[in-house]
Amino acid sequence: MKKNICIGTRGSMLALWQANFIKSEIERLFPDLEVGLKIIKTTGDQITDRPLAMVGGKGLFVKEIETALLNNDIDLAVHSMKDMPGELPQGLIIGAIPKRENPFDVLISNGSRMLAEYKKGAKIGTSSLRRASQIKHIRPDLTIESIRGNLDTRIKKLKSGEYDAIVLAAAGLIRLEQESQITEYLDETIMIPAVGQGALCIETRANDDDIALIMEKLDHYDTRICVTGERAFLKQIEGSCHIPVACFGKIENNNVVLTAVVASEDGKELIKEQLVSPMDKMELNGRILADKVLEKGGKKILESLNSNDA
Ligand SMILES: NCc1[nH]cc(CCC(=O)O)c1CC(=O)O
Repeated sequence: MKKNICIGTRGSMLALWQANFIKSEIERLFPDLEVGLKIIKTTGDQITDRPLAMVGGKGLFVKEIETALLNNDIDLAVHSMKDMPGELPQGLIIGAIPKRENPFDVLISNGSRMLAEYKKGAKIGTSSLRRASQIKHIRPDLTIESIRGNLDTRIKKLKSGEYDAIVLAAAGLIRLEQESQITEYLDETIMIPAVGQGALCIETRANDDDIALIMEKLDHYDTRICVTGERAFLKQIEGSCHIPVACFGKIENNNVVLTAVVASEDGKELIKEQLVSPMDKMELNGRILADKVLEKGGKKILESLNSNDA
């Protein structure tokens, strides 16, 4: 067994919180191990001025870290699950999926207004196509404006009056102890979260048996089951960051209720489908749900989006 283990991570506050959390979990479970962090800059970290949907490409926040893993520069990588592309490079696996934090999106208002209470024309900040189209679908009268930057920057832009409200993932706010800022939780009746939102992904080398022993202890069964279904959906849809897609799995009575959305960018068309799956059939049922969404109009939406890309 190795004595020293190196975790690769991005350098953002949230990424460092997540990597330090996994470091302390490993040290608690395996007191003989010493765990260090290595900060790796990714392409996504270097682009701060444009919505990432415009940059395109999958895995903007993970590629350089995966290279370090394949080169044995690090032993494991801690990512936000929702930053992970559908397919991993040859030789790498999802070693563990720890227990999920709150998976939902939230509204932070200037004041205390809920989404339903805003007046026509109110400015909502988000750069996520998934969030924008789901808001436009229920509130076509609101104005969606792009926003980027880290959590503090976004909250500062909100407080300065640039926006009436912004939408963020609950998980990041909770982890960085900013939960008190939240005005409204947008649960799955209002907005379906991104695939994997709120979960972490610990990526490892497929042939590293020492690390596998550690991963066993970090994995959370229910989270892995739900995320497996969500990611099977994502792979089948072949979702790029160009398209508003969402999928969320939740355990109810020993089954997983998977809900998925594909929407047009203006929110006028929105296909929402649900499927109840036994826990051991998530790969299959994630794919079946994707086919159902495609057949019910998702395919048409995706084709019109792809032709806009050209
Ligand atoms: N888009 C960037 C990103 N990637 C992961 C999180 C935190 C939430 C999570 O772990 O799912 C965030 C912030 C956000 O979307 O508000």
